[in-house]
Amino acid sequence: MPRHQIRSPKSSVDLSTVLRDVDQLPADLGSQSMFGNDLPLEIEVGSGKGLFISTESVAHPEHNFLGVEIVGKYASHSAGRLLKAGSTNAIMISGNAEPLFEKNIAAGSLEAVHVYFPDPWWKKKHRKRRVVNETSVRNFSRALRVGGRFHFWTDVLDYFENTIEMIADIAPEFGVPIPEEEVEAQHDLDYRTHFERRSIRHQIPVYRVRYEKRVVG
Ligand SMILES: C[S@@+](CC[C@H](N)C(=O)[O-])C[C@H]1O[C@@H](n2cnc3c(N)ncnc32)[C@H](O)[C@@H]1O
Repeated sequence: MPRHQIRSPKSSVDLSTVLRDVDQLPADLGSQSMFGNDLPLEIEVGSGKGLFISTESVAHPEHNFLGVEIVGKYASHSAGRLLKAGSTNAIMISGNAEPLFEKNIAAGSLEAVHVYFPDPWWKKKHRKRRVVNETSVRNFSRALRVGGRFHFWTDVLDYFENTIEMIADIAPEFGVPIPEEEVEAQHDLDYRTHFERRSIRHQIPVYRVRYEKRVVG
């Protein structure tokens, strides 16, 4: 399904408090270096239009949130949404999430990693481009504290099944996947993300799970 055109915020809007380029980040990316406090930190990979990060950051002022989005226009759009929502505990990062998890995020430092409706890369030869893969799962697990959460939702059954199998093989510390339920929307934007909204409206099934990291011994 094609994506709609997206509008960037007007150039007169100052996004400097809610948007950073990936090249301008501190080497030790965390709550202290980004927000100047020690609140638990959650990261969303592939924020798209930013519905999750704007809603969730306002609902949970006791946590900090970073959204990482590789397409600059979408990162700016999401940052504009944070400004509009009045969110003071969330920042959008414009750039690729992969190297961040490789280099900038300390082990055991995250409360949650969220990946919602990642690009499916249907063709077998392109599957290695998927954002949830063996390398990223190992990185997410390393970055999470014990008890921390990894949320993975998709409407692509093959992606879902392969990921569940792969995690069972390589990340026993994640334990069994915990199903997450669909919540009935109370208004037009009452969805976890825009892609969830789109799937539900087109009656496309959505597969939702969360993992909680534990100690394996
Ligand atoms: C299909 S969209 C889903 C967007 C949003 N999560 C939602 O559910 O509405 C996937 C998003 O992930 C972004 N993305 C893909 N690879 C990425 C990467 N390596 N780092 C950050 N964002 C990425 C894409 O640009 C796109 O906006």
